[in-house]
Amino acid sequence: MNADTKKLISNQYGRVNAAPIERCRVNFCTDMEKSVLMSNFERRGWNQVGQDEEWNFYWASTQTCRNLFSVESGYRMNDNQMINHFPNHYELSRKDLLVKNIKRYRKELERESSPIAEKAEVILPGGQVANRYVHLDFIPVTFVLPADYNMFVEEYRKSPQSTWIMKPCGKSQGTGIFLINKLSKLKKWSREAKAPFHPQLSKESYVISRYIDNPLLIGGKKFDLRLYVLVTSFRPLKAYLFQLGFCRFCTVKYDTSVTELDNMYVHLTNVSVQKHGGDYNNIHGGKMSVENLRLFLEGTRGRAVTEKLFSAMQWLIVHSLKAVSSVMANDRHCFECYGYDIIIDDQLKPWLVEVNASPSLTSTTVNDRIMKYKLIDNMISVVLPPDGIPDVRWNKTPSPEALGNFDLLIDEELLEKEDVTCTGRTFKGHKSRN
Ligand SMILES: Nc1ncnc2c1ncn2[C@@H]1O[C@H](COP(=O)(O)OP(=O)(O)OP(=O)(O)O)[C@@H](O)[C@H]1O
Repeated sequence: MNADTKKLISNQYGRVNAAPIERCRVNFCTDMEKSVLMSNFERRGWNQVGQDEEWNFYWASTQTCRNLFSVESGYRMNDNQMINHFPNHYELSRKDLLVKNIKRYRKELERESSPIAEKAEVILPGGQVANRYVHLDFIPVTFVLPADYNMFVEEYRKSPQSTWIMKPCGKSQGTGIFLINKLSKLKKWSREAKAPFHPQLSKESYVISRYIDNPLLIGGKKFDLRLYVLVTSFRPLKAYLFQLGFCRFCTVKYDTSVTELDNMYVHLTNVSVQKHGGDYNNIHGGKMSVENLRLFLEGTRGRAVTEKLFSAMQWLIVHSLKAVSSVMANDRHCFECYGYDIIIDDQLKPWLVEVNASPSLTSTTVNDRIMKYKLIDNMISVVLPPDGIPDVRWNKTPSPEALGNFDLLIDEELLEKEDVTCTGRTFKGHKSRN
């Protein structure tokens, strides 16, 4: 890092260690020289090394992490090495696998007759009756195409006036996403895309989800929430929720008319989509803090329902993590920060849209930069033992001071002792499944 960059960071975030090399006890390695990462590592006086050198802390891309853990690499980590991904993070972050794991988790709980898997009848928009989970109905009804095409058609026919959203499983940033309100549109697209619903011919799988067409609007605009969740272990599950999440707004007012169905500035909240819109605001970047959302909701809807919404979001996160905890490679060298994308509907019910294993560390505004700097700083404090040196033999129990802006979401080790849930809902007799 050159002197100018160092000075800049020093001005922005306060003290920078003047002579890091002598005091440095951690060697870090990174594939991503993002300023919020580099300034954090620098401030801690860490020393940058290459992948082939002796590193203690690796901030890697998901691909590098998978490569390191692959059998072919033959790499074995030491007790003093930590890395920022679990090797099979995709069980949670791939759109199709997330849905598959949640469906399996619900079925397993149902088989165990768990009260969490209770079901009740609901009336669909078309008047048809469907049996839905009372406590685990937090992902929109979703099918994987082409595999589940027939099941999708059956569901589609139950309420043909519903809108659906098609998303390619392996893409991000809104690429390849479109809405459909007629089966014929899907069939037409399928023909034009050269029979993607033929399992042998299709190159790419998609998820098709019921479109949440009644989102909560603020100023007439749709938004979603980006929340950060840090997982330090899947078995036992240990997870933390960052208090400083934010809402991402569309730039164009919400409109469900058919003519606006293809207008992505109305329907997709991704910053990567919205920043190309004519009404994008560079100062606030279409973002609002979760704290301001809470104040807005307390003022307009009341405290009790706002509390209920926030605890429902925690519930949703905990159960999505539990849904994958048995399939995750729970390597003790790993931790991971997930970006949770959640849409709130006008009944104040939260819906899980997606989980990102590499949430963007690019800052679009000044507030964004401050928040992301804190996110990384707090994350490092939580995952490292009190002496600040990676050691996988540590019991991964950070002190309250180390949490910073993280709140404990769940610690199954503690739950074993106390028999309560951190999310405020307690189901007597429901024990950890792992
Ligand atoms: N079921 C849904 N109902 C309503 N809106 C949805 C739904 N699914 C997705 N969206 C909207 O579409 C946007 C993009 O969807 P999603 O985040 O799943 O895909 P992506 O853009 O490919 O992923 P990434 O966030 O990794 O870039 C969401 O931010 C949300 O605004």
